[in-house]
Amino acid sequence: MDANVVVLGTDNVGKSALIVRFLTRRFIGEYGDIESLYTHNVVVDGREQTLNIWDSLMCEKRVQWADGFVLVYSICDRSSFNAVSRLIQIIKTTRDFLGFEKMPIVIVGNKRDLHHRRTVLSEEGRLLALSADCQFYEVSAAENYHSVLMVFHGLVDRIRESRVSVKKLAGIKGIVKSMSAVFARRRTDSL
Ligand SMILES: Nc1nc2c(ncn2[C@@H]2O[C@H](COP(=O)(O)OP(=O)(O)OP(=O)(O)O)[C@@H](O)[C@H]2O)c(=O)[nH]1
Repeated sequence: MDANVVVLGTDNVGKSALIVRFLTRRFIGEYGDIESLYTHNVVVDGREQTLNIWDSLMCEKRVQWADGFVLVYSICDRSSFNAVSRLIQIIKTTRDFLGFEKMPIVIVGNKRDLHHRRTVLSEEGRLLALSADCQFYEVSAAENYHSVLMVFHGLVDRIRESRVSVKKLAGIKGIVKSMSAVFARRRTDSL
């Protein structure tokens, strides 16, 4: 199964660091001005998944392309946190998510190692995720691989759940359509 993932957030929050950590298990410090597409295979719950990951600033085309979103802010940068709220609104209005389907969005507070410079509390991140029905993680791309791995595994779970929901809805729609056809036929028969 293939899934497209976009990693979004304002400048300097660590989007590239997060992706490079996930792909290579390494932190290299400086990443330059890259906007790139990466492909990576992961095994989640024993099943293989190919992730196409886009490291990106906001763009409507990317939002349409994506099956799931990683929205990154820095815990030391309040404006980057505010930007995540705006990104959620943009995704909600650009994409037609069904009401019962959980949006495949993970909010990530990065640079956890810089806690002495923290300006965004963990609770604020958690609350935002709760109110938007997204997942939430605080990580340090600089110091820790495991929590970064959890971010992408969590997102894969969400993407799978949303695909199951869409299939179920298609099934229900199919049943409703055939029932309506039967009743419509009966009505015309009885005329
Ligand atoms: N201390 C600390 N620094 C980090 C962490 N993640 C990234 N950085 C640093 O933050 C700076 C920006 O990281 P990038 O990964 O280039 O951030 P970006 O969001 O891709 O930035 P743009 O390319 O401007 O969009 C770099 O100097 C990184 O070394 C982290 O978890 N902790």
